Amino acid sequence: MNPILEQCELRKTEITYHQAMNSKHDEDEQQRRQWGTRAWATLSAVRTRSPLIQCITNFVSMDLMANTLLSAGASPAMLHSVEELPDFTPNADALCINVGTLSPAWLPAMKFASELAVKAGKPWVLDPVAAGASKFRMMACLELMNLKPTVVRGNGSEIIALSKASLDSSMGVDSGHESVDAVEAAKSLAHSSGAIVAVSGAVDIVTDGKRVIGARNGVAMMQKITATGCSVTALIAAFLAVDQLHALEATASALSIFGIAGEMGMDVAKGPASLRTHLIDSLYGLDEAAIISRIRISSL
Ligand SMILES: Nc1ncnc2c1ncn2[C@@H]1O[C@H](COP(=O)(O)OP(=O)(O)O)[C@@H](O)[C@H]1O
Ligand SMILES: Cc1ncsc1CCOP(=O)(O)O
Ligand SMILES: [Mg+2]
Repeated sequence: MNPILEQCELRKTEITYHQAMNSKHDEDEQQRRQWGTRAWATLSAVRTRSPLIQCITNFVSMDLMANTLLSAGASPAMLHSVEELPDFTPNADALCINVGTLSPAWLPAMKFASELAVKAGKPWVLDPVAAGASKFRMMACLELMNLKPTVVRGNGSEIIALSKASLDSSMGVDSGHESVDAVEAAKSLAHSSGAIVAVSGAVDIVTDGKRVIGARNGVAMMQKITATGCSVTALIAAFLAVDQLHALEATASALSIFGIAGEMGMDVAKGPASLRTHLIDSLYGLDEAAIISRIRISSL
């Protein structure tokens, strides 16, 4: 080819490539802003409607979980006595069940409450804390999975253990896996259970078994505060309470909002103890501009 023509062809290819990259960037940016608008709308609905969230949760998490729900605008209630459930659970807007400090005495209440929630058409969320730590805990988590949770949220190790129903008794409540290593396990668990599955970590993964969404907000220091995982699970329940028909989107939004609050808290925190306080303050004060500018959700 004539060298001048060749140069022209090369230049044309270059321009087409840059145009394609620019339009991909514009599309990503548009998608990011749409997620921001959705997350803000859902948080606003929680603030306006103040959904009642019943939590049957571990002793470690009760305080942070209740304060997370309050600062997001929801109304937490830590009720777990079997005698109270028939009156209370059907009237709650969503239920959060967490097996962190599981004992045989509590399991019947967890199962009964989830059955009542399903019967009343209310969403419920399972946090399978340390699912692989013991046979008793794994059996309990599998039984609860059979009771149709709307969402299950765990860390990488928990979701991998649960999806294979396999024990790893060297693991406690902290994850030994990256969340991205649990994508296939999460998809398989979503397929087999019909639940939306969320895996928290540096990237929060949310899947219905087909779509996989990644939410990249948050800071690593959040792992150094006990019960942040438990608390974000409860926040997911609050988001589901006001947007039950879009469980995948509500779950990704709750994870991002909590992550953004962590990022903003980290701007002023000196370590885990002060981050705990500043995270709650930031969640309480979050506004639309901060969400739109900081949200990092995309398809994987
Ligand atoms: N490396 C990380 N970078 C950013 N955020 C993180 C990181 N690890 C965990 N988080 C966030 O911390 C919170 C708790 O998640 P995680 O520690 O995975 O749960 P769990 O406490 O159940 O193990 C979530 O909001 C998650 O997004
Ligand atoms: C330390 C501990 N032990 C039993 S439950 C619990 C809290 C776990 O919280 P998270 O899963 O959010 O880290
Ligand atoms: Mg946990």
